[in-house]
Amino acid sequence: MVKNVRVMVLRAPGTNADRELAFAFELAGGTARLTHINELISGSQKLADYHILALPGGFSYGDDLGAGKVQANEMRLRIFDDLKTFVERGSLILGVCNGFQALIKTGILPGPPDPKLPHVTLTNNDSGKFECRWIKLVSEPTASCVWTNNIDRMEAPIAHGEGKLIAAPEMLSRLRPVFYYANSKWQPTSTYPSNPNGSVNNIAGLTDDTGRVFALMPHPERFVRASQHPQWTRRDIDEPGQGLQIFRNGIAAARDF
Ligand SMILES: NC(=O)CC[C@H](N)C(=O)O
Repeated sequence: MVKNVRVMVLRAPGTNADRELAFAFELAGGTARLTHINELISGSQKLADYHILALPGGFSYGDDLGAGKVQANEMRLRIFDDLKTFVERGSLILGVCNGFQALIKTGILPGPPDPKLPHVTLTNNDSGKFECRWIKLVSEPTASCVWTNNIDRMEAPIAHGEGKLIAAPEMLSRLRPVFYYANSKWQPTSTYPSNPNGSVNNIAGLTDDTGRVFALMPHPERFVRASQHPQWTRRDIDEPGQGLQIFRNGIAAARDF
């Protein structure tokens, strides 16, 4: 049983949600450290010293070449073996938004880690614009993911321009969806604006075969307190924010490690 769960929040130039993500993990009982990707590349920080790797949202490397692509290249070409070992030894990874984009483009998702799998990606929203608002999510009932235990549905904010998941037909059966975009009746939907980007099969979040690597486009770290919800007084929203359960689940799973 791990007492002190150590979380590495991996920054790169242009990352902007790192402190929020670290705050959410600390609220859930973990100890989070912001780590620049160059610290991993140089070896001054080691993944082996952490239980959870968390990839935050933002505009890493200015979204040049596509959101998350340059960060993914750094991860794929310089630290891929460390990342692969991290997953294989049973550690946990969470990717939020830009972090999801980086994990997909690195080939860590859909998993198992493979730097030669370019057949799934996240690309421009169908609307052709940056979507920044609150949406509804329902979980896949058969999903096996340590991060989403006890979560059937939740609301969360999105803030992305490139959230549309696309996959080659032969890859569709390899995807392990965890969250779908939902309409006001909490049904998965392909209809805009409830589905903000036109993602294949309405997918908002994916896990891998281990259930320990999880990434999503919405931002659960921006809903860890009731007062972050735009209608928290009108609807008398309960504490804590629904997103906190994801961080509690991750910390609980890492304690059992
Ligand atoms: N919030 C985010 O992480 C945004 C991700 C990325 N820059 C996009 O616009 O799609």
